Amino acid sequence: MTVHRLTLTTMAENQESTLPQSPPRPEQEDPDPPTPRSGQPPRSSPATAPEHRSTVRSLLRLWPYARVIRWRLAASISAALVAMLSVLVVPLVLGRIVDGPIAHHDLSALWPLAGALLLLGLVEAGLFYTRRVVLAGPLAGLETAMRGDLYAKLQRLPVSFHDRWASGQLLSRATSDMFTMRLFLAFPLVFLVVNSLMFAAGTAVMFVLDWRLALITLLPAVPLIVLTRHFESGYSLAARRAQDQTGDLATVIEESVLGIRILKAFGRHRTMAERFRSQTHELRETELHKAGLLANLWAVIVGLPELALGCALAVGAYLVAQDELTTGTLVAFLSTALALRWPVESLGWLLAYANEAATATDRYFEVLDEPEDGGAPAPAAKADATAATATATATAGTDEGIRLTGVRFRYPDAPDDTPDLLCGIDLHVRRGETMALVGATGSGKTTLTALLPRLYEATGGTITLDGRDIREIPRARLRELVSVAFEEPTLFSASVGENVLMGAPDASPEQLRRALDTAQADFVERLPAGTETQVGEQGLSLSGGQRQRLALARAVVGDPAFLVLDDPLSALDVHTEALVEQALREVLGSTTALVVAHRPSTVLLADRVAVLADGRIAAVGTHQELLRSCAVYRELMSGEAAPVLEGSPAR
Ligand SMILES: Nc1ncnc2c1ncn2[C@@H]1O[C@H](COP(=O)(O)OP(=O)(O)OP(=O)(O)O)[C@@H](O)[C@H]1O
Repeated sequence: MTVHRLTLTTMAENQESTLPQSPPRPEQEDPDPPTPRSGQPPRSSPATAPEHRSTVRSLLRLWPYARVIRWRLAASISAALVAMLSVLVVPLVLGRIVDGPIAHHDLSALWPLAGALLLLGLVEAGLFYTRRVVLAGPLAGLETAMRGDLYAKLQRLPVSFHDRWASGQLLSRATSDMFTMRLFLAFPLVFLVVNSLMFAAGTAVMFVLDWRLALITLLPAVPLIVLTRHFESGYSLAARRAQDQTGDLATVIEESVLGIRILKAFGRHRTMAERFRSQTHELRETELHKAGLLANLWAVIVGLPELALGCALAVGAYLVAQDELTTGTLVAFLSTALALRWPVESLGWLLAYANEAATATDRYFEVLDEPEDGGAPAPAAKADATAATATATATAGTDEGIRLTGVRFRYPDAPDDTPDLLCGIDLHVRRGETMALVGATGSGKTTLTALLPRLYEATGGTITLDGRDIREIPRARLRELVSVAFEEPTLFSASVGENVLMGAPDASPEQLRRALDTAQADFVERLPAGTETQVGEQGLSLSGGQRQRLALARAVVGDPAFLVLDDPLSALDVHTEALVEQALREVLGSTTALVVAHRPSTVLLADRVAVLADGRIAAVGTHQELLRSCAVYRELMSGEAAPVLEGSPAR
């Protein structure tokens, strides 16, 4: 029975985590599902397993991908089916040998039948090989396509989505879930079809050989059907929980690795290790629970048919003694029944895997089904839409810079009883002007700047760029127009040049050099390979000030029409800051800019200053005007403000 042996080996290879590792533990309690830590957004396990999910309906969602390889799938199933059917012929040949050459002591008739058995074995092996070869390549392609779609979707999804979802949850969907789905198409799907057909064919053969023995052998089918339905509902919940816990675990590992400096510096690695241990323990409990469920099912799936087979053997022996059945027919019947053990016994594993694949598919499509519009504009925003269109029509084509009218915003997960973070921002940055935005910590400055390139959607009001509503500008174009440098500079594992050119992929080497000059990033020349130097993951091989200067260079490299800088010089020493400011003035002279400023020295870059307080623009004016007229501003700029700014040109 080559097929059985080889297939079971494959199962063992691929199912280490699914197969029962230890005896079932009936007393084991169903572990509680993971719950988000109180007070935190649901960044772990954002989706919960639906109570009454249909495994088939979930798996059918894979069809658009599987359709591409449908002929290969059909060929693989056919090869496996023929191999299985050839297994069913073996008992018939055995019956012939017993009733023929053995009963008549005629060895000359044995050789052709023995040759037939050998041929059947070779056919099985050949078809087994074909089944694997036919599917391996296309399935790898399918996995690549699915992963590509997931990645592209993640790139398109708004920042608010990424705020809600933990990176480990996304990582596990792109890796282990993808593997589960591919494996399902490679083995369990094929064998679900093949084993069902083989079971039907074998049952027919058994009925043809002797209907009484066939009925006895099939008796366990009824309790097995009831049991598997019960198993399925429990197992799918456990499988979902395990996959979500795997995602949470990936998040902990990722945070531990990325935050290793902080953990070491504060000696918190033990706390993190404890968190890791507790999550691995939870996952282990869930896996054991799954293994227990599977083991229970398996015990019944294996035990009941064995019992029925024993009864069939006893009745068969009695019938042979009564001359109502030949010995050869009994041997053929029992061999057929034994050949059907694999299709029956594999049922537990196949069902378990189908459930794993269904939950993996659910998790995959939870991301793909997410709306991409960044959260449709809230009702208030829709109400503003008409007014926005009117404003846009009236001002389209005029050079009016950045205009925010009645802009409102609240984070989707903000508590219901809190006011909007921004509740009616009216601000006009004239074309070519640099406006500094100041406000207390947490007043919403960064949030406001993120609305301009539509990283978040305003929940009310309108924002126009040179008279055009930003909602009417295609996102890609909008992000070409508006260039951003955030306070926390993010770099990627790429060369210095590649990181800067993310701001304008088509920029010339001259533009790159100019941008680096503007950001006073002369340290680049001293790096081992200049702009070709790789900066390592998240740019951690550079200092904070160096990273910030590269982020600034990235923002200005494309000579953007609108520039948004979020406290771009906070990590620089006083001397470098002065040099950057000097160079930046030139850039700011040719663009319309909104600059978040915490320090008077940054305010100096601006023509005018806007003060953000209580979700509104409390005052706008030059630095000197505001110092005279605005108490909030005076408070924000108090201390070093006056001496530094005295003597500053016309501001
Ligand atoms: N992604 C988010 N989801 C929910 N709330 C957020 C999110 N980002 C920021 N907030 C909250 O919004 C408020 C404003 O944050 P924001 O970063 O815009 O302030 P800020 O004025 O730039 O502060 P700072 O001067 O310290 O940089 C804060 O209370 C913050 O907790």
